[in-house]
Amino acid sequence: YLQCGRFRLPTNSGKRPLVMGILNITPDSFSDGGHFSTLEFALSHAEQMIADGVDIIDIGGESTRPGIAPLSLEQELQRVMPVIYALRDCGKPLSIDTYKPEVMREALIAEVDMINDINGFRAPGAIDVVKDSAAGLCVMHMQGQPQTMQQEPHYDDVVGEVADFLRQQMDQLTAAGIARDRICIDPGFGFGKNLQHNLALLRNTRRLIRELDLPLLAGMSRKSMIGAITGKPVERRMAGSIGAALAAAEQGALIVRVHDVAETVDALDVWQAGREPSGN
Ligand SMILES: Nc1nc2[nH]c(SCCc3ccc(S(N)(=O)=O)cc3)nc2c(=O)[nH]1
Repeated sequence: YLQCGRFRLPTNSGKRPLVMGILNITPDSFSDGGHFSTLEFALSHAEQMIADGVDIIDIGGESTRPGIAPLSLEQELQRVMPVIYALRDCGKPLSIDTYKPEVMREALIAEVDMINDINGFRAPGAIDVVKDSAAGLCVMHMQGQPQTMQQEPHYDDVVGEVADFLRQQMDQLTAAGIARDRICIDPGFGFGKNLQHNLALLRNTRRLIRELDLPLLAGMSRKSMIGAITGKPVERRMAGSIGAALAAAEQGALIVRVHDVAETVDALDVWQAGREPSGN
């Protein structure tokens, strides 16, 4: 099981990977009233994802796309907290995509079920904030920081270096008394990786899962690696993103983080139907 706050997600059910739907909280795009507010938009999107069969909803206030300026703590809290409280009893596990310990603290007070930290809980105080809770913890690898990470990513051995980082952070979490069954790992596709680095990580996902002996989350949806392979702009990357989800499923990922929930759920259901029942 992956202990995820109020939920326990089965890890060896031999079923298809769980689908984590991306809920980006963007500021009011219509300030002239008469249109949905940020909160109404977010809740309507969440409602749609639930109808589409989402397994986990990942709430993000700050874009960590390469080159995007960081958001202040106050701005991030103002965006995400109303959504977390509004979705608290939606019946699905809620994840918060943040690297700020203060946001983690407020989200845990609101009983969020998973902390999804692109910074792998490296911020001072992050481990202390999350240790005395039951929330799931997604530890992701990132080289550098979002502002500059895609400029010249370099590794001697990308799979080995990512594995070493994930193991090091896992050891820090367990040394703080955090139960292993709360932790999942994530290679961090696109976070300080070029296309070859991303493909090496995808091809070695099963190895990462085996070496760390932890469930793995993969997030490739609409990222530049899909664009590089298909030649499609970001708004035309759904089919390529579904291909990436299937590749991650074949490599044994437990969770795939996607924009297109309904389509990915269907693709994974059909993929699963064609597999031996015992395979997991
Ligand atoms: N656990 C987890 N959380 C995530 N949160 C995000 S936000 C994506 C930001 C972004 C967009 C686009 C590119 S690029 N240069 O590859 O096109 C990089 C990063 N992603 C992930 C992910 O994977 N795991």
